[in-house]
Amino acid sequence: MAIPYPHFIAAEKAAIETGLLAPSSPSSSLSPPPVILTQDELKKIAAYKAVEYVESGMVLGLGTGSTAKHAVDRIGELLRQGKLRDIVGIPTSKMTHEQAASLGIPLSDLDSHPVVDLAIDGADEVDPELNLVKGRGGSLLREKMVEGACKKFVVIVDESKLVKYIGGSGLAMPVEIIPFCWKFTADRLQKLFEEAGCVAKLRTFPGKDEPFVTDNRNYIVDLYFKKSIGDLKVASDAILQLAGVVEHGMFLDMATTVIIAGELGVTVKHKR
Ligand SMILES: O=C(CO)[C@H](O)[C@H](O)COP(=O)(O)O
Repeated sequence: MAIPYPHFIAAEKAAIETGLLAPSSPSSSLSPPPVILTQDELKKIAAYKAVEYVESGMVLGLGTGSTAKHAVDRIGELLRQGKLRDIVGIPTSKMTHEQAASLGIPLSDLDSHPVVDLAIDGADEVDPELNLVKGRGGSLLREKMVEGACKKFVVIVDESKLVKYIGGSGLAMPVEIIPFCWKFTADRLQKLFEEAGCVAKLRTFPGKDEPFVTDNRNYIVDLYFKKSIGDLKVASDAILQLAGVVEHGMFLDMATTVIIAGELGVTVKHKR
């Protein structure tokens, strides 16, 4: 989707920094045309901004998804150029592992590196307190393990991900569950949030009836809410108490910084 970008100065600055736009000639006297950036280009701007937080010698959590992919590409590029050195990456999915390995980023895991300096990842929803929904890409468990072990967690989004409250996009809040009696667990999850008009649906591969299987060989049940689920910590505890549940996609109080690329340029929000 093309997003009009009328606030030229902020847009131009962000796009030039990211290499999406060549700097305009200083002699041009006409006012420049509005910049049109796609949603993916906004994701790239946020990702490049986040990589500015990376320093040589860091252990890095490498996120999953189309936004995080840009950050991993950029880290690979800076390593290749010798602008970053001695980075160790901890991928949050098999897909990111493959991408990072193909770029020559040295990789490890939490067993060998239990403390992560910085993680960079996308999100599906960001609320005003910087709570997140993650996992529409299916990698929430590994993401939560890696991002829960990091000193700084920088989240990168385009502005379409901002919501007033968690679940407020009307899109899925994923829960990773074990395959055994998945219908039973899905029913219990739906009942838990009956008052919020919850509908629980087993995630399937696009265009197929087969259940989507995570990197950990589990299933995902997507919860759709009609209303707010209320206190997020209470909701989180209630979900995690169900025996068939492995983890959910609410990342509460975990993000330390959120970088948002949008119509007005790039906004950086820090946890208070
Ligand atoms: O949590 C995730 C994957 O499990 C992603 O970070 C999230 O789905 C955002 O994806 P994208 O950057 O493609 O919009």
